[in-house]
Amino acid sequence: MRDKLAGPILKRRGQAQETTTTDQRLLDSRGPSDWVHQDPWRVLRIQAEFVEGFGALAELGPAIAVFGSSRTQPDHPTYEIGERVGRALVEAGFAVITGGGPGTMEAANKGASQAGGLSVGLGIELPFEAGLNPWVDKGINFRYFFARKTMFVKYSQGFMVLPGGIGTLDEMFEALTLAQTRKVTRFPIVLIGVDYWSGLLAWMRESMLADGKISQHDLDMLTLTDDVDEAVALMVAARAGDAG
Ligand SMILES: C/C(=C\CNc1ncnc2c1ncn2[C@@H]1O[C@H](COP(=O)(O)O)[C@@H](O)[C@H]1O)CO
Repeated sequence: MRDKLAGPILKRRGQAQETTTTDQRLLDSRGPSDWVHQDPWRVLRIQAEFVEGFGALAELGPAIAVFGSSRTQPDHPTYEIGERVGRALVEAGFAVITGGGPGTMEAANKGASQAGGLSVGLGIELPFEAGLNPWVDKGINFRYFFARKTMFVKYSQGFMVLPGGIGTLDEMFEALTLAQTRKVTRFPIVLIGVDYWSGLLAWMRESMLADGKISQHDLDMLTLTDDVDEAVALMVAARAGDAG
């Protein structure tokens, strides 16, 4: 039985069906073009997203990611808190990275930009596209959530989480998972909004912790506060720890 090798992929028995070589298929312009929509080709687009993201963000310097609801309206009190968070982070020497969308993301970008800092938006292609908010000074638009998520973690030294919905919870729990499994170290995660987050934290304590699904140490990775200055001070302390 002959082994069929397609690059690193070995095909035997019923799997070995190719009768042409890779070179032939590359040079033959008469072939079908539906391959551009297939998964192996997608990998190149995924790879390109990582390359573009790494290239655009490599020189960013210290940065904090700010998450929160895309639905927070400018007249909501949380919007003003988002602006204060963006401004305070810049004053402490950080760039601000958000999802680049509306609501809390826009608020944090606005605060950062108006304070003269670097205001970054990592947008995501969505069916109901809203585009990057006008306060993003450096923006990247991603097709793939997982590539975008890698950029948040790789280029920020901590996460600030304002009140939000499913997207915000996804981002917060991803950060917690990475910290719990020590894929990231010295990575402060601060929840801003005591009233908003207390119910979730109580459930985590009373159900997850009580039932042995998490440890006290896991819970301790989260800091809850209403105080923007305290939240920023935690980020500064973590950065000082990193330097030491
Ligand atoms: C819903 C609307 C626009 C959505 N646009 C978004 N643009 C960029 N990033 C987004 C968007 N929506 C969600 N995200 C990410 O999730 C978090 C917010 O999700 P939530 O469910 O609103 O809490 C946020 O941090 C983003 O990273 C039109 O209003």
